[in-house]
Amino acid sequence: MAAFAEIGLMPELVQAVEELGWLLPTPVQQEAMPLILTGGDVMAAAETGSGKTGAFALPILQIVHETLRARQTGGSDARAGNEQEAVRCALSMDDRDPLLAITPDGYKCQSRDQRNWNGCRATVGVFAGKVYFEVSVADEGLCRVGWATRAARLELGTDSQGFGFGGTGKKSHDKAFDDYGQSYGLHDTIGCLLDCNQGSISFTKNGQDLGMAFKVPQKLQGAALYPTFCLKNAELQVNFGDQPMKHCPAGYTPLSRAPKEATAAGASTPADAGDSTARRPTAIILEPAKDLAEQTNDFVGAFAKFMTNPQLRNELFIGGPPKPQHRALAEGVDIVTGTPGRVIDLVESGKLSTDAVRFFVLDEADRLLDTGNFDTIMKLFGRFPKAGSGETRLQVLMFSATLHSPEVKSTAEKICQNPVLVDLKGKEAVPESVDHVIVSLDPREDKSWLQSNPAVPTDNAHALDKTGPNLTTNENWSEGIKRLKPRVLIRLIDTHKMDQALIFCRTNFDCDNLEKFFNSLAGGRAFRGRKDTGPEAQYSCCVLGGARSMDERRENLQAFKEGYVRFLICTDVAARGIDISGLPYVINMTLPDRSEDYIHRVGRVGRQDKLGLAISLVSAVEEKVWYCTKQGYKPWFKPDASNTKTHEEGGHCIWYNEQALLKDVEARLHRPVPAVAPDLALPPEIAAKIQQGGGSSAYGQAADDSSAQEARKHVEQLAPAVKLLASLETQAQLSFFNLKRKWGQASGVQLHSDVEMKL
Ligand SMILES: Nc1ncnc2c1ncn2[C@@H]1O[C@H](COP(=O)(O)OP(=O)(O)OP(=O)(O)O)[C@@H](O)[C@H]1O
Repeated sequence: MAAFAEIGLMPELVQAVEELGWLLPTPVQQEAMPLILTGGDVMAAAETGSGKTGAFALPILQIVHETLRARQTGGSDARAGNEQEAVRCALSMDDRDPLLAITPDGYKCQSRDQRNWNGCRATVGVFAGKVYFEVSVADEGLCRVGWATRAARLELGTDSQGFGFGGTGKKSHDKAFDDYGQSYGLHDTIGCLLDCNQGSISFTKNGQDLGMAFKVPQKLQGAALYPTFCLKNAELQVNFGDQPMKHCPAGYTPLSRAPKEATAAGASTPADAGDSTARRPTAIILEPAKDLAEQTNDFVGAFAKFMTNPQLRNELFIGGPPKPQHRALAEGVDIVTGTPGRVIDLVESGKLSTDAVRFFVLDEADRLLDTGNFDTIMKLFGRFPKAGSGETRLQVLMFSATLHSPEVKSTAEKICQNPVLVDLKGKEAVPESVDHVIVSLDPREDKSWLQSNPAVPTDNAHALDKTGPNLTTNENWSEGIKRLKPRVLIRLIDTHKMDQALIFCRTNFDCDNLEKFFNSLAGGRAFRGRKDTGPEAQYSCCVLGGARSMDERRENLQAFKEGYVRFLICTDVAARGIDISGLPYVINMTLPDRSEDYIHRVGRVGRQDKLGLAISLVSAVEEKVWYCTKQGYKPWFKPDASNTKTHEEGGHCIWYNEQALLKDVEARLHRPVPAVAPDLALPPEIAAKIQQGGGSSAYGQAADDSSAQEARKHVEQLAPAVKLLASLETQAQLSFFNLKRKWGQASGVQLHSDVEMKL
């Protein structure tokens, strides 16, 4: 038995990870998986290549499978079923605004926020009979109490799904605030009455009937209504019937004594129970890029390989023709992986149902937010059912190597419920298995850029400027660095006999130019979908950038992974998550303008404990580059005197200062990045470190085989104890089933299985 089973992973998933050659969970898997399996929200920050995909996908698959299996065997969700057995009603810890405090017994809530309303719902809703609960004002402030569906906003009465009565003597529904009853305040007790037979809601104050406040609209009759409260700098004490009631009117039942059949607990409402066969998505995983979405979906498929009865359905939703995606959804999908744009389109067009979503995963959460997806994320979040409690509620999972931005924090505050932060690496998140060096370049000293052969295509930012050997302008040096970098890149490749490298450029246009440059060299060859490009072509290359079609990107990445192409030239599209086994080198032609992107770029090497080298070509002079905010506008094809000016001068260029960016990177790494020698040899400290592994050829190889051996030894040592534990657990479960069966026979209750289970 593998150690994955020790953290509660089901055998089918253990078999799948074993087939992938995974012996032990990585630290982030070890920490995050149990938290997810037990129903918590998780924010996980762990270094690149540390196995975060498995950390969220494996437990999700397990819970989705359990849910489907429970439905298939005739019950509703097994976890929801357990919830329903207990009608104990309390304030929900899960279904509340983050700034609302609730006492551990679930009977008192308090908000000290003076500006905003903060609300919560109770754990039990009612859809039949006449029920009552009461609430006392324990501390002066503003409050509204009443009833609402689980889809209603917690700011009671501000939408069509909630009915509130406020301390100022107003009733509120659908944003209409009308006079009703009397005002109330400290020590007053408000009774909340719901008559499902008549479809009416009324209130009492200290036992005095205030008359009918609302007629429940036809469309909401039959829907479960939950006690709901919202407060501004106030405190309320609630009594659902577990304590003696002060004023329960005749004919009404205290909520906690309402018949079970008339109540709905958590996510398991009568509306849900009706549809046990439809396969509506249970998990939605958002990725910031199509390539990454595809990779995650592939992982999900591989993990689900041995899960049968029922077989899980996972589907990818990125660009491309929508019809097949509509068909897949109509046939039923359990786990959706996609990019935000396509997912929201499908949701808004009604093709992708959000009714059954229990998991919302933001992979590379910081990138999703940086790329302007906050509104989409909130729109989606707003559509998911959230009123389940315990393990049936919506779980939000946020993962990345860099999760520390203020945007991530404020989004988490809005969409997560008490998330546990699994922070295994802090802000740095760089694996020890990556070495970092810079190649410092100065066109004022290295004049090789002036040679005309080989010609280097550049970005035309200086198409209108004079450049040449006798000039000393900033423009001249800027053009110089553009022509120098590709030449030095080739020297670097040759010096270190690089077989494979991922090369990052700043823009799609820069990628195209570098591809042209490689192809112009003897030994250069572009990959055009033909596997005979061959690694024997010394500078064979292809491009992975947002400007290439998805088909081409997919094909290029595959060719690079399979070794048909030596150099993959890419934009930051490939900086996140892309997993290429045993990649030895990452080269930054230009440093990215944010240090967290550096972390993600270099995280493409040093994965799975293999060694990797990150080399950055850093200019000593500032470089003028294109920087257009207008999408689709490409002035580099038609540079003129106005658009080659800087932003401040009204043009579309900026001066790019890599020395400053290098400082940011070094601050992030907490150490200076050493430079290679003038002959491009590795700095002595790094050369000494990797000497034992065979010099540069150590990159791409395992950092230290002893760790794998350790892992194997650990598994072998634990196996007998784990087997014993598993068999004890089986025995305990079987005796429990037999006891339950005997109890069923004695009490005349029909159980699903009447067969005595044998130990
Ligand atoms: N428990 C494990 N044992 C061995 N290999 C593993 C394990 N978990 C994941 N891997 C492998 O490690 C590699 C990196 O995994 P993954 O892509 O999930 O990392 P990540 O943390 O998401 O990285 P990034 O931050 O770059 O997205 C993959 O090739 C995966 O197959």
